[in-house]
Amino acid sequence: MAFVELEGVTRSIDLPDGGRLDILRGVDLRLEIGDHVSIVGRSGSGKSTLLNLLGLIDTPTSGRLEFDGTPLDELDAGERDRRRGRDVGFIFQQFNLLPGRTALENVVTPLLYATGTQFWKRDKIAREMLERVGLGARASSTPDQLSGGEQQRVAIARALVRGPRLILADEPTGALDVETGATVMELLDSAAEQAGAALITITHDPNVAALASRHYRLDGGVLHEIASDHVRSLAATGATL
Ligand SMILES: Nc1ncnc2c1ncn2[C@@H]1O[C@H](COP(=O)(O)OP(=O)(O)OP(=O)(O)O)[C@@H](O)[C@H]1O
Repeated sequence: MAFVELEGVTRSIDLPDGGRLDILRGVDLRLEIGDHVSIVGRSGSGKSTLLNLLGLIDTPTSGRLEFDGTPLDELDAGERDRRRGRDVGFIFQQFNLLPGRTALENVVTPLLYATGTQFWKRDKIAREMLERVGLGARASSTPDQLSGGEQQRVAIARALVRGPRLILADEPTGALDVETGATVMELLDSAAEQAGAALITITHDPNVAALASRHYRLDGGVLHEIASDHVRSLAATGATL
């Protein structure tokens, strides 16, 4: 069974001048646990809007979205928030760590909203997650004391600490140099696989996209699948997607 399924999903905005902007048009997408999918597209093609729908931040204008077997319209706002916190991990281009808080405090934050063992053992769980991203020795460092690659590894630990089943990464290597980006992406890919989560990566970099097993392009709000061979050949030539 798909973990998230979109069928004929649209997202439109009513503009102040009375017009309408169709941001997503007829999007079909099925994500299974363990999938790694890449999405590319020009600025304004609807990538962030699609991630917001997948992450239960926003709702479609029309079409069907099922999250873990439940149609979205059966989830009220409180239940959407609860499922987002439990099942979805977000990773952003600019890391979005809490400034002035240590790496450990950043990774603990999602566990403050958890219940049971995850809440009571939050420090231990967060420390183990920092170890897993190779930053056990930097638990007391604040973001300004960490390199970009280290900050993104903290962000990965934070995204994974509640054991999400869906990880949404928006240009996760966009603020890193090529080599650091490759290391961070390999870590994210293997951590998602170990956790048994579905990973969706938005990227302009064919080397990053090549780690995914399925590839899509958003073009004016329409989602098209693109061939893996095409992505791999672009990665080999160093072109951009
Ligand atoms: N709330 C809104 N009101 C008006 N227009 C919006 C709103 N949200 C998104 N848009 C417009 O919808 C289009 C798609 O936006 P979206 O942020 O999804 O694009 P994107 O592909 O993520 O772009 P980028 O790569 O630049 O981040 C853009 O033209 C944007 O200006």
